[in-house]
Amino acid sequence: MSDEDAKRNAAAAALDYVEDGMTLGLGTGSTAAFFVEFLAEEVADGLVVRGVPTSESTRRLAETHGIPILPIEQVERIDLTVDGADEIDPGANLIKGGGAALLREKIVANASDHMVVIADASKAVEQLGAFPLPVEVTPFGFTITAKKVYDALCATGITRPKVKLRELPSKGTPLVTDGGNYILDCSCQVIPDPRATAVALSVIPGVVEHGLFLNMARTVILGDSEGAELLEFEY
Ligand SMILES: O=C[C@H](O)[C@H](O)[C@H](O)COP(=O)(O)O
Repeated sequence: MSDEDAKRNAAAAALDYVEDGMTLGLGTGSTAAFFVEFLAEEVADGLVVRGVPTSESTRRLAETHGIPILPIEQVERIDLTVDGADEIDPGANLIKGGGAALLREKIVANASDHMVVIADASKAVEQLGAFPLPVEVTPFGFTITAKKVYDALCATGITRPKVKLRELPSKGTPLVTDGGNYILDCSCQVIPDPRATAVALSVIPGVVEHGLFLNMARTVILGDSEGAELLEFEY
């Protein structure tokens, strides 16, 4: 089995949650891209939906595939968001932002009645933290913010974290997000208290958003070679 098959199976299963007339949050990343492609096939067959993309790359992908797009400023509520994740714990808490789209992803997910997370089964972990936690920060003062982020991680029980500015591959310049910000990737190994870490990061001036998505996903779909496992959560 390839990871691609597992991602495809998870993405295909998410189509069951889509209904005619829905406003849909469209996630970012390779798994979400499969969902956009499957959705486009349904749209070509007559399904009527409007997509709210979580990144410029997803907006371009959706437009290329003929999915009608709505700017988020024209949307009051979103029925359903389907998005990927970098890690998923047994309580459906997530690390997101591997593709640098965490800010728009969180705004869209938070405006949605229902968030469905799609991933290959390898993204399921017992405890969050092996995947470096992305933290989006303003370019202004980012070295000071990085030190405050380090302190916040230590203060919430993370042992010897490493905080690193994300750079463009092979260019040595900072990656700039769709919102014009930088990303600090925080290697934690284990995040013992994700809620405490989320709160501690949120109050730092210069932190725009962090990649901990807690109590947001109501459905998790884990794909594998056979198909997909559906997990439902209530908060
Ligand atoms: O910023 C990117 C997103 O949070 C992605 O949804 C996440 O990184 C998962 O991406 P992929 O499906 O490519 O593993």
